[in-house]
Amino acid sequence: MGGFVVWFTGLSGAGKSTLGAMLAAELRARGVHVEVLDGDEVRTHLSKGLGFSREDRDTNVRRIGFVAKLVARSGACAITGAISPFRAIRDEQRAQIERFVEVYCSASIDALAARDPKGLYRKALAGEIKGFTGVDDPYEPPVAPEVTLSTDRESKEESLAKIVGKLEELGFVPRRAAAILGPGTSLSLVAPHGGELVIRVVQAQERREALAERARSLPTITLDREAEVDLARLADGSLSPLKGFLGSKDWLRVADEMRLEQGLPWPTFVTLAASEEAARAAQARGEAALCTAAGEVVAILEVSDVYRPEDLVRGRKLLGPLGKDDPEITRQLRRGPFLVGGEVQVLGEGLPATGATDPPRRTRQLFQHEGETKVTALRVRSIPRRAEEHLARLALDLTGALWIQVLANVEGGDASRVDPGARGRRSLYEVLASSFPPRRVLVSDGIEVRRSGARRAVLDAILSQNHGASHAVVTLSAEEGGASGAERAFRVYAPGELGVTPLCIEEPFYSTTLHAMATERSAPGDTSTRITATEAEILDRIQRGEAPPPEVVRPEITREIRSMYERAKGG
Ligand SMILES: Nc1ncnc2c1ncn2[C@@H]1O[C@H](COP(=O)(O)OS(=O)(=O)O)[C@@H](OP(=O)(O)O)[C@H]1O
Ligand SMILES: Nc1ncnc2c1ncn2[C@@H]1O[C@H](COP(=O)(O)OP(=O)(O)O)[C@@H](O)[C@H]1O
Repeated sequence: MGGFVVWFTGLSGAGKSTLGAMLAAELRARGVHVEVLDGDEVRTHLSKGLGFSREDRDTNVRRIGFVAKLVARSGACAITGAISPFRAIRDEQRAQIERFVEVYCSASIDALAARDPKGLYRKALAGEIKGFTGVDDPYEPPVAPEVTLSTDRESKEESLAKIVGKLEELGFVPRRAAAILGPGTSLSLVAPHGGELVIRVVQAQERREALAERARSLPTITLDREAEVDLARLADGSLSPLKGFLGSKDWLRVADEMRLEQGLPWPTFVTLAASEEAARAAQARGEAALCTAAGEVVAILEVSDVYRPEDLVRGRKLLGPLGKDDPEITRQLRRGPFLVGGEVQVLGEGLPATGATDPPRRTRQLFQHEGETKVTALRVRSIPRRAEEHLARLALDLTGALWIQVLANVEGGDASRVDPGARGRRSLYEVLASSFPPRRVLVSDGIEVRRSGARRAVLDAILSQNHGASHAVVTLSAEEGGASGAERAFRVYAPGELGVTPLCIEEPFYSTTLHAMATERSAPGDTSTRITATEAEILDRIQRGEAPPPEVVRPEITREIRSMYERAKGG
């Protein structure tokens, strides 16, 4: 959701530290990375030696603003808690920080003197301390803060709710599931595939450091983009119950039956490609250090086996349950030259942001409440057209809660046009979500290696289940087999083997005979009665200064895309 700064200001004892700590806890519970720059702590480190003269206070506040800006630019939330008494200096920080929320903690001097947690008001009022803010040193209240609190008249919880409400309203933080699904909604979520979330990132710092040290002596395997993104998904539990990359026995049964060696449904391949030299070295040692293309060690692999897919299929009529020309098998036979299987321990740094806003733990937290609920997942790979909106409304009508995960291909888009990327697409879906009933739709984003065909559709459903969704919208293009092709893939498994219910729908279009959105099933007929367009066609038209038909894209979405182009051209 992007970084931002929450800037508390107010007299000593007004509540900056207390509310800052409560806010940090609330945001962390929502999966937001938070750094707190508390006034007292800053004066122990960053501003050590500074006093309370006007010049020292200005220097102190400028240093805080500089660090807060860096934290926000890295995508995290910075919470600052200095008195910051002078308006001009606060406004100077606001001007440098794109997403700045000023929280004014007001309280009467009498109330503060009564609190006096540090006994400073007593000393200041007795003249023992000179130049104490609010007593004999100026404090300039904000003119138009985003949030104004009266901490001498409202409870801490009321104050906190005002701050969080503003951050939600600004779209800086995701809403809590209870908010999305309405108060009193009771939720208990579908279990992850295989029964539990399998998180492969090493949590303990010490263990992580020990593994990083051991990795220095291991043979290395460099991750290609597919393996790097899959490793990030193994790390956060999205690919539960996998603990690593497929070994040869799993590979063969997945190809043949869309199951792991032990029989659990698993539709497609999660594999680690390596050169023969690297594969042999890893096999000889029994372990390998996995590195990004930049050479950063990000995981340790315990090698189960090394194999070549073509050796596995030689002499076999490998058709798989989906028949010949299975695109995923074809694609996997091209990976290599060797594949290395085994469990991974992820050291947590350096992996691509596969959608840091939506690892399963966080989406489950957001959906989780009590009792029973239904959440439909809609994984989208294009800008929001009327087609995606139609699917979203159908899903919302069915289960009452909708999670839209906006995916961008890790290989990037077509260089000939401005690619909105995952974040850009996500902001377009936020525009779309604003036309839905409030607090019913959660939008997050991620990147993926684009897989194809019915196996990808089943993987989409399992990824959605691991994130807590009970239903998953599944669409396949006509070339990939359409809704019936997807349904055939899900029929490989017995009812109930998957915890998620797939909603297999043909790709929607605008029907000129029905004057409404429809699909092949509800409006069969020739394509001359259909209005639709691919993302590429839409982006090209907008780039040429033309507007796509409103039956294909909402005008407000077109306007938002056009402004993206303007910003991209403006640099
Ligand atoms: N003269 C004077 N005026 C104001 N405050 C004083 C002073 N001397 C010490 N203290 C203690 O220092 C804390 C304020 O430091 P800040 O860095 O927040 O102040 S400033 O923003 O640089 O003005 C403030 O702590 P908080 O209670 O956290 O605000 C005071 O407890
Ligand atoms: N609505 C409120 N918001 C914040 N603090 C409050 C509120 N009501 C009472 N308090 C109390 O006021 C004191 C605020 O102290 P602190 O957070 O250290 O202030 P500051 O950091 O601004 O100096 C705490 O003892 C807190 O429990």
